[in-house]
Amino acid sequence: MSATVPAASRFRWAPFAAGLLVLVLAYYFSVKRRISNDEADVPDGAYLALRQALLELDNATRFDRNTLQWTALERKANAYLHKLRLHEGAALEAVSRFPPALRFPDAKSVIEGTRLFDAIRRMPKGGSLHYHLEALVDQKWLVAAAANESNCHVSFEAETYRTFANPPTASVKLPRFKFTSQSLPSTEWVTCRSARERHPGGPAAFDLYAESVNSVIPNAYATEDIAWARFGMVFNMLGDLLHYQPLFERYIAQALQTFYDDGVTYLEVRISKWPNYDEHGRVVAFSEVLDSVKRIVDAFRTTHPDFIDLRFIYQDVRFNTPEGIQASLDTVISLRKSHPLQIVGFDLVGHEKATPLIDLVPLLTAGTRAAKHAKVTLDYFLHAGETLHAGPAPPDANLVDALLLGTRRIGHGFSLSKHAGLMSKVIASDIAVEVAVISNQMLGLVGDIRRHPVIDMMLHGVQVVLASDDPSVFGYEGVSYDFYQVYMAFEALDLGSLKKLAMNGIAYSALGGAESKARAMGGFERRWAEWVQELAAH
Ligand SMILES: O=c1[nH]cnc2c1ncn2[C@@H]1O[C@H](CO)[C@@H](O)[C@H]1O
Repeated sequence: MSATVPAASRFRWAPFAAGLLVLVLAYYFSVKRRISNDEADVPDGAYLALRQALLELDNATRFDRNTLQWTALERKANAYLHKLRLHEGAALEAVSRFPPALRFPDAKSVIEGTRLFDAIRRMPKGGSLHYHLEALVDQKWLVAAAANESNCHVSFEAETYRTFANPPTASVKLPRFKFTSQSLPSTEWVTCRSARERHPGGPAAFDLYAESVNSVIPNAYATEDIAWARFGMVFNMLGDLLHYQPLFERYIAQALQTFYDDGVTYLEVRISKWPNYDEHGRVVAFSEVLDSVKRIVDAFRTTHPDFIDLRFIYQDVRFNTPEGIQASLDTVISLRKSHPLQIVGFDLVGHEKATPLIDLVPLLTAGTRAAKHAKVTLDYFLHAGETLHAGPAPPDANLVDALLLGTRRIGHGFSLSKHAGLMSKVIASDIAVEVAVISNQMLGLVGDIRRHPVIDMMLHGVQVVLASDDPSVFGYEGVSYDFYQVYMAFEALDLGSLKKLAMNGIAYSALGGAESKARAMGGFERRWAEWVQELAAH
């Protein structure tokens, strides 16, 4: 199934709309005359026909039009989901626990207690395309797995981090980890085992502490800037843990299982240059790390044949030096040669206020040229518009530059709905937007999810894919909570919308060639049919 809308069908509404306007005006004046004649009555047939036409005009732009055939089974399944949303939503609203209105840490257990969540957990999610490597798996699992390694050592270091607010820097004490059998200076380093045992409250308290210090959850941040300052930092400790190859390998396997159990059969994850070290202190080069991931994915597929793949978008931080970003572009071009199926493109991450894309345009266009010269394709999958600001100054204007740079998808695009012209361009260029509603809430961009601009985009016709971005840092796993919050927040969405969101994760993926996309879609359709049947049986 193709997600592309032929150009002709985008414009055929124009004459219809003009005709409709004439009819509406004519009707308006006739109604006005009748009302003034005191003849107001229930709407008559002509009014209802016009009303229907106007509703259809409004629906004609939706991102999910014609997704479903609306078979009897689909209608039943849709009715079941609709009923759950209506009843559970109303009951929770009555006790001020309507999940989209709550901050996610409060919403989480409420969501888990609903039948709608049971249903959505089981929904096949197709592909999910916006993640950061460090934040895929439950932190409790990760900390416990680390502490179980007999050579795990920890030290507590004061970390200073840059903020965009006042004061310009802040600091916090962070646990840092090393895995080695060599002795480390005992004034700074202790084994994880003894740190856990000696921690006030014992090992469980240590794990909770390590989790909380690496999570944005316990804190409510007043501004986007403060949230970002703290957020960027949690990735340091996660990196410490995940650069140890034995732990890294277990982590990748655990991530595959977690997402598979959540209904995701294809994943695209942002990854920076990621050399590891092994239990002998030997450096495991990035290309070997990629080879190890391939082995893990292959093994996973033998036991889970409908799992398609885990692929990476190579990333640098946008606040890196121009030389650093240049080096990353060189690296991604050589990775496109050596690991073309695993490394599918390039992105720049981190708070968009740090370096606006306009400053990096010469570097990125040179990267495109260099790739061509090296005879590889280099796609950009750029974060842009993850901000409350509304242009024309950066960072909102990153949307403009991302489009001019030929981005294949837009990461977040939170500010896109403010720009009708850019939305038209995004629709015409068939670019999908990767939306992560809970992440946006946790980073202070939105409170009540009913105010999230994703609904404006979807109803306007922008193709959206849902992801959870950094779920472990936000205290959860998978992407079902995001699907739940979006479906619960917006009554305009139905079973067809959910299907389109899942299918978009395949249609707009970097899976190569029509054939592999069609195969992935075929597998998805089979799982989908089973789920619909299951829902309809309720
Ligand atoms: O939503 C996001 N927008 C931009 N950058 C992000 C987001 N989530 C995580 N990172 C960044 O990705 C790196 C880890 O892979 C970290 O630098 C983190 O700040």
